[in-house]
Amino acid sequence: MRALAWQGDRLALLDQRLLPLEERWIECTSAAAVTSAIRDLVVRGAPAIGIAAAWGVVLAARAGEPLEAALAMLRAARPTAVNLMWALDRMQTRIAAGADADALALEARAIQDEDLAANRRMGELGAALIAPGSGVLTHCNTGSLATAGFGTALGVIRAGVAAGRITQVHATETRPWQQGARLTMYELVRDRIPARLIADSAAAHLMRTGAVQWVIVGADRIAANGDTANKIGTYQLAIAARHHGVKFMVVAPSSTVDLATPEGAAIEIEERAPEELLSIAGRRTVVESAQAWNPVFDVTPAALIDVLVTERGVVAGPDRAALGALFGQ
Ligand SMILES: CSC[C@H]1O[C@H](OP(=O)(O)O)[C@H](O)[C@@H]1O
Repeated sequence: MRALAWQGDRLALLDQRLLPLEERWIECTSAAAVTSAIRDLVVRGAPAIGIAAAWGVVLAARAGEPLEAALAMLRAARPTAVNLMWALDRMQTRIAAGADADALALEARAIQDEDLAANRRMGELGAALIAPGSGVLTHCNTGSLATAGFGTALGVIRAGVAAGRITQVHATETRPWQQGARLTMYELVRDRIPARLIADSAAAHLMRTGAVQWVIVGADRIAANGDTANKIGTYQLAIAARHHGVKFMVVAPSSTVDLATPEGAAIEIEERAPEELLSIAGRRTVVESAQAWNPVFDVTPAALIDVLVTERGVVAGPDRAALGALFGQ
């Protein structure tokens, strides 16, 4: 399964707004179309939106568009996942070095291929931390639909199940956009991995039963001190996990670590339209004129994170020194 495919002159995106009930591909032939697709969650997931944006730059170069404008447009598509900015910075560096459309396509391909390799490496590293016979809980979607393939947190789960270490997976529905119910369950069922969907509000109760040994989540931006922005609801999972003695693992490629952001309070949290909270599948479910607040990320303090798994290595208790060491600082 994959979220996107470069087709030589266009970027095909699996429209994740329609999954799992309909598998429809959208073909983007311009940077503007890719920008809209990222903004509208046709494609979502921190690594996946970075990869899509890189191909958006290739489309702009092939069309002879002003590249600085295309970069700025793509960069503004969503604010929280640093992978978007990281990928565009890589493309901008190649542009500054004089890369033409073909060279930029090679860079976008490298970004995509490196992400897949990173996911498989993180799967190995993360699964090795999990004792045989473990139950895990995951939040949102961090699988093939959020990355170049295999997944970050879901990659660790795939590897852990394959190694016989994980015997039960629980996925939260992840209101309001339901990435867990619609996307993670879609991936796990297709992989024939035993998984049970739970309501977001059932997570602490499940932990209390002793059925969960690890909470395993992805990330959208990891600040220099280890504070981590991820899908809304992650913070309360971390609090409940600590209370119940459940270990908390964040899995993210190094492209998600942002040493330029000093701490979690400095991370911009995307707020999306209240309608996404007031409706389900486009059908209004809340009384007209009701108000809503719809932040779609929150920040988990580093102190609540037991381990961070990256392709560069595992960091126990992520902090400024440990993250700096990952990057040779
Ligand atoms: C593998 S990172 C996926 C990351 O992105 C998700 O957010 P969204 O679906 O809004 O793009 C969520 O935070 C996941 O953890």
